[in-house]
Formats: sequence, structure tokens, C-alpha cells
Amino acid sequence: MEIVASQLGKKYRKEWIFRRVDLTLTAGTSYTFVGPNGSGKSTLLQLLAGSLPVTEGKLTYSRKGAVIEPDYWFQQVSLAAPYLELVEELTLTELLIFHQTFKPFKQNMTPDDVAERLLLTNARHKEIKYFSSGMKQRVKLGLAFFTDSPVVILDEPTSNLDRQGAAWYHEQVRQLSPDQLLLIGSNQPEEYDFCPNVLDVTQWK
Ligand SMILES: Nc1ncnc2c1ncn2[C@@H]1O[C@H](COP(=O)(O)OP(=O)(O)OP(=O)(O)O)[C@@H](O)[C@H]1O
Repeated sequence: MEIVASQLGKKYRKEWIFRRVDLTLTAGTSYTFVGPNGSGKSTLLQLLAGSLPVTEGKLTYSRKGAVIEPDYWFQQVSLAAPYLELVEELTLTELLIFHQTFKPFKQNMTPDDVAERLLLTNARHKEIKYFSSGMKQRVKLGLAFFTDSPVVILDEPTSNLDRQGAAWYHEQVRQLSPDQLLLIGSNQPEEYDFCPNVLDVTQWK
């Protein structure tokens, strides 16, 4: 899996958030985008996920040399981010079953298997709206970790997690497949201490 950005730029109203972003992101490794609050990390991740339109430049997804059309990018990507909401009225089991109808889990994992990996077996019949913020964050991360998708994008992955939750995050992130491409947006070095490619988004201002 490869994502290539050529001369990518994003403008909101009259303000350019970044311009002339040239990147080649290749599966088998991870990339972390860093920069101060408001510098554009989340915006860039959403562009790379194909969930926000670019203002200028070009984005290409390809797998084994074959270009993937933009209509199919969403199938390639699992994104966990603070601004993405879970369906609060569903129980955890209902949410996992619902999610599975769009994107299957890895290795034929069942919703019960996923709940166990989330350390939330006891909460699987509880509605998400009654989950603590840390439990919700674990669910968001788990949907990204355990979905069978070649690209995993994590924006502020350990927000709301306690020390045990952060340890769980590190354990899961280490278990991602070498075929997957991991992209992170972060301000906290301990979230990406394992990541060999750290890119400061202010270079594209
Ligand atoms: N929908 C929008 N309309 C207008 N401006 C926006 C919109 N979304 C983001 N911005 C602006 O784009 C800039 C970059 O925001 P972004 O959320 O990408 O930054 P960030 O680096 O992820 O910040 P943080 O570390 O606080 O999460 C900010 O100035 C923000 O106000």
C-alpha cells in the first residue's frame, strides 16, 4: 500500500493551512505528523484519509502497483480521531456488529473477540453513551486496530487514556501487521516513541 501526495494544499476560506506537501507514505512503517495546536495535523490526516477534499495538488492510492480509485479509498482506511463520534445509542456489541457490516475485522474476529481485545467484555451490553471517555477512546482505537484495512490513521491516540490504557495502546500498535501503513497525528512524544518517521507540519506553512 502506498499513498503519494504531490503538491498538496488545503485552504479554509482565505487561509492556507499548508501548501506544497510532497510525500510518499509506504506500508510497513509508520509516520507521525507533529506540530503545535492548530498547525494542521488533523486536517492533513483527513486529506490523506480521503475524507476531506484537497484545495490543490493530487493524492494517489496504490496497492501492488495498481492505482485505487478515490471512491474505494474509504475501504482502505481505518481512522480513529477525537472528532469522530461513536453511535451512542448502541451497546458495544451492537456497535461492533454494525461496524462489521461495513468493514470486517481481522482474522475473522467476532464482536466478542474484539470486546475481549478491548478489555471491555464486561461492558459489551452497555450503551456507548454510558462509557467513560477513556472507554470510548479504547473503542475508537480498537475499531482502527482490529479492522482489516491496509491504512490505519490515529489522531491523538492516547487522549483520555490512563496509564493502563496508554500501555494497552502501545501493545496493540506493536501488533499491527507489517503490511499496514500507520499514520499518527500527535503532540505527545510518548505516543510515537516507536515511530521512525516524524514529520513537522509547520515545514509546509
Ligand atoms: N472546517 C474548518 N473551517 C475553517 N477552519 C478550519 C476548519 N477546520 C480546521 N480549521 C483551521 O485549520 C487549522 C488547522 O486545524 P487542525 O485541527 O488541522 O490543527 P491540529 O494541528 O490538528 O490542531 P490540534 O493540535 O489542536 O488538534 C486551524 O487554524 C483551524 O482553525
